[in-house]
Amino acid sequence: MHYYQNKEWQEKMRIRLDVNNMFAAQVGEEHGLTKERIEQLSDQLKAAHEALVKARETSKLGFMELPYNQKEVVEEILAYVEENKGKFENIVVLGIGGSALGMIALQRALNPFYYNESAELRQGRPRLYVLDNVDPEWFGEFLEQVDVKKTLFNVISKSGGTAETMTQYMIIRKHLEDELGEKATDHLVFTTSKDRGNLIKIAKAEGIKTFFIPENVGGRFSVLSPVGLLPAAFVGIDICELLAGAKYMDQICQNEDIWQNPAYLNATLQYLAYQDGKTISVMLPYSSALKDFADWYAQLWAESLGKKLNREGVVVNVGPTPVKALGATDQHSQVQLYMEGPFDKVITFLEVKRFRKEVTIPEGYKEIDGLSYLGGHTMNELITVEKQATEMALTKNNRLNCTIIIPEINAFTVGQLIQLLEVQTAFAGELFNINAFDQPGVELGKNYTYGILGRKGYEQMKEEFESRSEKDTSLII
Ligand SMILES: O=P(O)(O)OC[C@H]1O[C@](O)(CO)[C@@H](O)[C@@H]1O
Repeated sequence: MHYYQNKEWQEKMRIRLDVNNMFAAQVGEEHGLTKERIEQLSDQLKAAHEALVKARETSKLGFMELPYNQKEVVEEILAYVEENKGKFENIVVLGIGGSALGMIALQRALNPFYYNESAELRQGRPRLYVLDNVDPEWFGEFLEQVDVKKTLFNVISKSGGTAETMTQYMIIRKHLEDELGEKATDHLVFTTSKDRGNLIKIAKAEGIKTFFIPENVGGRFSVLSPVGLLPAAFVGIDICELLAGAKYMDQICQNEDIWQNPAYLNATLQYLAYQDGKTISVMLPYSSALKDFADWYAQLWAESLGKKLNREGVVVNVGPTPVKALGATDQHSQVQLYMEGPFDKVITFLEVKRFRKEVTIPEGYKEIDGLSYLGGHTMNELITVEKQATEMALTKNNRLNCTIIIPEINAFTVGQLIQLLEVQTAFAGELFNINAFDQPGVELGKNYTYGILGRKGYEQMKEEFESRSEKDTSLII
């Protein structure tokens, strides 16, 4: 671990934010933003910065501390992984939302695409599966395929009570007991809150190994806690470099001057665009490895910023809608809409400067003009040019867009990306004047589920559900 200590290398690996195409000079005056508008927000920006500084000082925003305060946690994780080396063929994460999406993104970004399929690529490490749903076909099929005797299950739930995760756990637990009897608990490791929820109670009663999610770290901000670090370490991802990248970016993101702070600048531009009716925020990585980052970001942005009430309790029903896309794939799907549809979007490209592989397109079909121009180029050139061309076309069509430039994908740059987007979200929450760290909107649906399934204390939800108005059958055709 710690391969890339030198400052020069870190500077070379610094993620940059290019916001040229958010401004009137590029996309025209009707839609483009101006520096004057940012100027006019200066009091709000100052207040937002001070709020984050205060939150940092009072340890309210635990995600900001993760790059700094986990030395012992990392040591414990690495020791645990070492202790279990060679014992398991599979590690399976049972979790959902913030307890799953980060790890899915890390695995796809930082491990070979065919890691699970290839023993050579795994180099003795376990395969990784993240089961973040309760679809009976998916989970049922998994149960038929997996050999639980060769598998370690990492049950991740901050609350220790999420119905989906606990359901998965109960099913797996039964299988483990059927196959392994008393040894079942050797195949379980929990990641949860230290002081609340059912998982910690079970862990304590049965002596199950547990890693903790700090109380001040929200689920969707928790990928750099043991939530992501433990499974990542099992599959050989350099978790020290991840944290080093996060720390590097976090220091940049503490700068009060928004022109030096990519998290603040991007949050501000997205906020202003939202005020102008551009309420949809598209993340468009031109990299299959970063595809699942768009998914992770969607939860971060949606659950954090989509709120009914502002801080004063006034109904505002605010929040940009995140959309996940993939370049070049979505050039043949969603991009038509982005080019010509309503002016209601901001596109954030993720552009990778240097890919980890180079694939050459062979010369051939010299007599066919429509093919011969491709020969001799590389796929690397093609995807890069396609990004640039799409960016140019969007800009010409007066569509707001910006680019997060990633020198190459590695643990250090991925750590930066995570921290950048998390600080950006927190800053945007301040500008929208909402609490970016709760999620009251998901409770009602959960409570109906509890009631319908007969959970004690939720009888009224069941009654309400059963007495709901009848559906008009003529509208079901
Ligand atoms: O880690 P937990 O407590 O199981 O929660 C899982 C997810 O459920 C939510 O609470 C609601 O969807 C998310 O905020 C969270 O990431």
